[in-house]
Amino acid sequence: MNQGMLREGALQGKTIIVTGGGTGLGKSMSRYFLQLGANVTICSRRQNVLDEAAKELMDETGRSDGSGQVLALACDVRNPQEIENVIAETVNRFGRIDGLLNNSAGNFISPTERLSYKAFDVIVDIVLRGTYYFTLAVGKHWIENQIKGTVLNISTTYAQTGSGYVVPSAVAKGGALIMTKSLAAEWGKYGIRLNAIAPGPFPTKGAWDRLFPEPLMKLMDPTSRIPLKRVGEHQELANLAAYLLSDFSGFVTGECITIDGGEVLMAGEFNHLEQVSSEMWDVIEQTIKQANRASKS
Ligand SMILES: CCC/C=C/C(=O)SCCNC(=O)CCNC(=O)[C@H](O)C(C)(C)COP(=O)([O-])OP(=O)([O-])OC[C@H]1O[C@@H](n2cnc3c(N)ncnc32)[C@H](O)[C@@H]1OP(=O)([O-])[O-]
Ligand SMILES: NC(=O)C1=CN([C@@H]2O[C@H](COP(=O)(O)OP(=O)(O)OC[C@H]3O[C@@H](n4cnc5c(N)ncnc54)[C@H](OP(=O)(O)O)[C@@H]3O)[C@@H](O)[C@H]2O)C=CC1
Repeated sequence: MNQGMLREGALQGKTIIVTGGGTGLGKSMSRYFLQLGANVTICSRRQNVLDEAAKELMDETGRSDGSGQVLALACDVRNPQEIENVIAETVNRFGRIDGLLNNSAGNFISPTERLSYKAFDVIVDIVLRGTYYFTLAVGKHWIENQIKGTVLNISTTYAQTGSGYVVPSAVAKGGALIMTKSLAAEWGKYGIRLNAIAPGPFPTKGAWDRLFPEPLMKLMDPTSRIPLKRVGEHQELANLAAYLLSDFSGFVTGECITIDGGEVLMAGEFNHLEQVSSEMWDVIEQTIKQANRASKS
């Protein structure tokens, strides 16, 4: 499904900060927020990537009514001063902040015993520390100014199930998910909502280069483990993100919505049995029935 879901102007008057908004899924979600009339600040470490993305997004979505504008600001989410600067510059340019999308991440596959301390730290610092630093800074701003803002955190399905070979990412995404739920309980009294999305595989250069590098891609097709037998489309994720950042989801908080074509369900112990052929099932049935009969005699 490649169509926008919300009605025209559904995010008009809102300002949303998107971390990692210059590439991949962050850029796709930013594009849809702009189409819906929101002003969007995109931020990440590389100013040149952000500038290019901002130009591309404005060329595609540019509106004449003054809404749907992009601000591109360099910011390492591990640095509180740079986060404070993004907040100040966003308020300065757009007058307010209504939403924060914590989307920046780092990740790569590796057997955990091959990781140095620094390799573990770099992922946890971007994903967990970056998410709580930004959430804390924006949350304080909202509470001080009595603004009923919304945080959306991009999680993963393995934040709840765990997963080998991406352990620093799983640890960090798991921590961020618990923060989402904990703060939803604590900050609900201020009208602040926090939710998360757990996407399955959505093709992006950033993820594919680091999770399905060339020799692996030949060996394993990521769609083979997905009941719906396909990867996600960026617009499908953007639709869900826009809904969770909009007022239409005003009674949803502390929730994590999975959008993965059913991939997480394949963790079930017997799901690999889908590879058994019909003829083999005939043999298996007879073998089990024989065992049943034998156990009665
Ligand atoms: C479907 C699944 C869900 C998807 C989730 C996603 O998040 S997708 C999003 C995906 N998008 C992104 O990830 C985008 C952002 N990612 C990035 O910018 C980079 O990938 C990085 C910063 C995470 C690592 O880059 P860098 O290495 O240039 O950074 P650095 O110089 O700071 O070094 C850090 C330490 O890590 C070590 N190390 C590195 N690779 C490996 C390896 N394969 N093996 C072992 N170790 C490795 C390296 O040797 C060093 O340790 P040392 O030797 O000094 O003790
Ligand atoms: N694609 C997929 O299949 C899935 C993705 N996800 C999640 O979706 C989100 C987007 O990933 P995706 O679009 O695939 O990958 P990308 O690599 O395109 O996105 C990661 C972004 O994070 C930014 N970033 C990295 N480090 C920092 C930092 N220290 N400070 C600020 N920004 C930083 C990068 O920009 P820069 O380098 O300029 O800093 C980049 O824009 C991530 O949270 C990821 O975990 C979850 C499940 C599946």
